[in-house]
Amino acid sequence: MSVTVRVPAKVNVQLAVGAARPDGFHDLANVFLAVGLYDEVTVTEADELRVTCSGPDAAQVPLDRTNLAARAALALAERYGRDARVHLHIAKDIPVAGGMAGGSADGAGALLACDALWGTGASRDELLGICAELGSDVPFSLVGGAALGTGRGERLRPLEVGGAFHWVFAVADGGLSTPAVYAEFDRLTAQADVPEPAASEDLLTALAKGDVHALAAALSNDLQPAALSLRPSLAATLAAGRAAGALAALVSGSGPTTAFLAPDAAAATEIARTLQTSGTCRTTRAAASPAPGATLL
Ligand SMILES: C[C@@](CO)(OP(=O)(O)O)[C@H](O)COP(=O)(O)OP(=O)(O)OC[C@H]1O[C@@H](n2ccc(N)nc2=O)[C@H](O)[C@@H]1O
Ligand SMILES: Nc1ncnc2c1ncn2[C@@H]1O[C@H](COP(=O)(O)OP(=O)(O)O)[C@@H](O)[C@H]1O
Repeated sequence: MSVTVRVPAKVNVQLAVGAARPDGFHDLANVFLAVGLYDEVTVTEADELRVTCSGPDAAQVPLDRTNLAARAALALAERYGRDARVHLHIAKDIPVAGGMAGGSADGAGALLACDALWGTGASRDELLGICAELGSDVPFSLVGGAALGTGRGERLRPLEVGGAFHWVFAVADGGLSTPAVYAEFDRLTAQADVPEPAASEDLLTALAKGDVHALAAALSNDLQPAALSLRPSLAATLAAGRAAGALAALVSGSGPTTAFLAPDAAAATEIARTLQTSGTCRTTRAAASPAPGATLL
């Protein structure tokens, strides 16, 4: 028997970052929006725990027990007294190490798939608790839609979204390490008074109304200067997307994927085509939001 779960990528429409905490994490006001780019995780009973991955970026995905899908299966098995003797296959479409939470998606997907395979009877809150232990972004991958993440991003409040938004993502060559980007944020803000992170009311209103122009005006990412400092070439990608007609451009989370908000679906297709030939990125993808969270197929 096997179970397949589909899980979306995310873009952070606001990422407000506070000062480093004693545990090394940063308090956030992290407004997540799930976008329609998906990984699929299939779990099948097997003789031992095994991970495989297919897709254009598969070679960059670790197949050992550091893989978030394997860690999710092991965490659920330990909690409910099961044997994690499963084959986890990841059909990967989300860019790897791109600031789109692909690893988190696979963690949430594997958790939901194993839960269904084993019939643990775990509650939604129990699953969300395991997600939070796996990583700050993993709970959002489970719930999808739009949500405000506080704490290190794991405490979620669902947000209303009043319409579809159309995005283009420019995928860069090579990834950026999330801890390295947060460390660069610390270095760049060492002399500054970093305010407590707070969600922007203008942004939440724009989301709730489905107002693309207001959303474009309110997008922000406090990690963008750090990502640009580590990868200065992203400035050219952002400029190329704006010149191609995007209403706004920003780095997706810790990067290096860049996100471009389009006025509508047709414009997104055109911006993706123009960016693709600009020579400032490896490839482009168009996708709409919001998208549902981890879903059993
Ligand atoms: C930046 C964001 C924005 O959504 O995602 P990405 O853009 O990388 O996908 C997240 O904060 C990434 O979340 P996630 O990738 O789950 O991070 P974790 O595994 O929990 O932590 C990895 C490392 O990131 C740093 N980290 C993460 C979250 C946080 N609130 N403060 C941090 O300082 C810490 O150095 C930590 O050791
Ligand atoms: N299932 C997985 N898919 C992708 N990367 C994974 C996975 N499990 C662990 N990783 C590791 O997590 C790192 C971050 O990858 P990813 O989650 O795709 O990016 P980001 O944190 O920027 O959103 C990768 O470099 C990889 O080593």
